[in-house]
Parts: sequence; structure tokens; C-alpha cells
Amino acid sequence: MRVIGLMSGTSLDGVDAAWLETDGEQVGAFGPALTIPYEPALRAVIRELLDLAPTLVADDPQLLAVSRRLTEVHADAVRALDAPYDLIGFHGQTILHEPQRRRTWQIGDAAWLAKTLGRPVAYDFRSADVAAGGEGAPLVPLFHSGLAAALPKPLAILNIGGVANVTYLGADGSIAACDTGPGNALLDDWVQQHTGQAFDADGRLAAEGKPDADMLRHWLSHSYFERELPKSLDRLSFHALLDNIRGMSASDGAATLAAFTAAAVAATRLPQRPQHWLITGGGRRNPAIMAALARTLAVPVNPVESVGWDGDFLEAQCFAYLAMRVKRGLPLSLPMTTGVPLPMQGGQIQP
Ligand SMILES: Nc1ncnc2c1ncn2[C@@H]1O[C@H](COP(=O)(O)OP(=O)(O)OP(=O)(O)O)[C@@H](O)[C@H]1O
Ligand SMILES: CC(=O)N[C@H]1[C@@H]2OC[C@@H](O2)[C@@H](O)[C@@H]1O[C@H](C)C(=O)O
Repeated sequence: MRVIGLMSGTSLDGVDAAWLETDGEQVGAFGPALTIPYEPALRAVIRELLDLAPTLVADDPQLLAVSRRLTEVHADAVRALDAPYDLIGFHGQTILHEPQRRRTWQIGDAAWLAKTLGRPVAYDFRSADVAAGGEGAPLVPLFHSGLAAALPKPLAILNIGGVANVTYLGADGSIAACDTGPGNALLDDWVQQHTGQAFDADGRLAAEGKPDADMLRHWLSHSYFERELPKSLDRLSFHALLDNIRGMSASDGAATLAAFTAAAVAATRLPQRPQHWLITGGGRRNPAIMAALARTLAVPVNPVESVGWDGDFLEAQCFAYLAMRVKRGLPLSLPMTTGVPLPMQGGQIQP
């Protein structure tokens, strides 16, 4: 089928839309893809919702207004693709993720989207996993595994979005996954506070600073790094760390945060040492993060473009793939990817 995947990630930068031809097992063909950025005002109210989410009720009027507004941007993205399609995969915007309390919350109005576009919409990808005791994230590993079928293993695929997550693919066909730690979200917030910019473009600020080795050691003693795989994070899980560097210069803070993203990846205990790392997500454009990864992992580290994938749209493509799996009743997650007891179906379809 021809499926459009829609992803609004933890960076809150906008909606990614990507067209994919797939049966939910193999990827037939990639198609057009685009991003519609959120306007600063919408981005700011979504950011507020992340802080408010623990105390919000599902019918809160402000929440419903934001949910509708961001769904409209998703509809715009689908229309802008201007490509024929049969099904939509709509991730929505995560505003809260607390799998240990069996809660994960993605906002967005799937019924409205389906009605407006006149096509079925698969959504609510994470809640069945969390209800079964899983982490509810990451969900991208089955898609990575499908894409990487012919690549040499052991291989790691690292997405550096707001949060960073890794998929490990073993030579024996095994698969493992987790969120590794912060991706760009802390760095984005730091840069926003210090320069008013949304992110550290091309890692320029980080390049002017020096990572604080003592701070990195202290941060790596966080209990998250002791936990076995699989495990997942909320966007705000490591947020309090920003208090520790309040007195640092803007550039040293940026350098320390970029180094921490890489150090957290290196601290992740995978089943075996990957021979090769492929990097996707916006963080692959940050040379400070990429150089730190290459240094600490000491095996080839390349953007996913090196194997012909598009690192700006892999997640949107993933939710097209998963939409097809929802439709076919195929599992979205496995014990080794999210900690569910058995391979787990999920998602719902509107109408
Ligand atoms: N040229 C660049 N230089 C440095 N960083 C960049 C650049 N372009 C993008 N980024 C970083 O990538 C981020 C966006 O990444 P991406 O779109 O992969 O995140 P996301 O999909 O929202 O997150 P998640 O994967 O957690 O859901 C930006 O917020 C910024 O930090
Ligand atoms: C709860 C949630 O939305 N998690 C996201 C987030 O962004 C990156 C990382 O944390 C990952 O675990 C997940 O997204 C990707 C697409 C996933 O589920 O695979």
C-alpha cells in the first residue's frame, strides 16, 4: 500500500511527513517527504504542555486546542506532499512518557484528521505496549531491522532527535534497543536560553567551548546508565542536569552537553560491540556530537545517507511502516525492543 507517515518529534520543531510503499514487512519504495515547521507560538504552547502534562486531564480546553492546531499542521503536511495514498500513520506529539506508571501520552486528533483527509488513519501506537508493561518506546527497531536486512552485522542505528535511541542488530538476527540518553533536547534548551536560537547550528557554539570532564563523569553516574536494556526516557528526564551547569559559559555548556549525548551512547551496554554505527536524526548534523561519537565508539560512524537512507525522514517513514503493521495486526514491538512479555500488536485505526 501507499502510506504516509507523520511524526512530530520531541524536538518540537515541526511535522515530518514521508510517503512509503510497504506491506509492513518490506519497504517497497521511498517517496516524497517534507517538514512543516511549527510556528514559534505553537512550539511555545506545546513546550508549556510538556510541563503541565502530569496534572492535565484529557479534556482540558487548552490541551484540546493545541491538539487540534497541531493536527491541522499534519493535515497541511499531507496535502503538501501531493501524492496518492491509501493510509496514514499518525504518531502525534508526545507530551508525557512514564512507562513505569504505565502512562504514555501522544496528543493529536486522529478522528478529525481521518475525516478531513477522507482516508484511514492509524494512531495510538504506544499505549498497548505500555499497558502490557513495556516501555512503549522506541518503536523504530522493527523498521530499522526491515531496512537493514542486507547490511553487515552487528550494526547499530542511532537516532539523535530530542532524545537519542539506538537499535542494535546482531549477526545472529537478534535485535535490541533503548533510548540512550539525551539527544539534542537539553542542548536546544541551553542554546535557546543563552542565544535565543532554537539549536546550536552546525555545532558552532559547542566548537568554541570545552567539555567539562568532571561534570560528564558526574552525569554518567546517573542511575539510568546502570539499567539493563530495554529502557526509555521522557524528553524532560535529564532536564534537571541543566541546573548543574548554570554558571558555565554558553560555549562550555554547549560543548559539555554535546559530549554528554555521545558519552551516554558509549555508556549503553549493547549485547555485542557493533562493527559500524549509522546515525540518523537532526543530531547527525552537529559535528561536535559526531566527532565525539567517532572518538568514543572507535569504529566507523556514518550518517545513514551512507547506505542510501534519508536521516531527516526515517521516523516519519517508520510510522508509515508501522501503520501498515497496525492494519495487518503484525507486532509493533518485541520483548527485546520495549520489554513487552510477548511480541505486541498495537495501534488503532480511524474511522
Ligand atoms: N544543522 C544543524 N546543526 C546542529 N543541530 C541540528 C542541525 N539541524 C538539526 N539539528 C538538531 O536536530 C534537532 C531536530 O532533530 P530531529 O528532527 O531528528 O528531532 P525529533 O524527530 O523532533 O526528535 P525525536 O527523534 O526525539 O522524536 C534540532 O532540534 C537540532 O537540535
Ligand atoms: C515516547 C516517545 O515519543 N519517544 C520517542 C522519543 O524520541 C526519540 C526517542 O524518544 C524514541 O524512544 C521515541 O521515538 C522514536 C520514533 C521511536 O519510538 O522509535
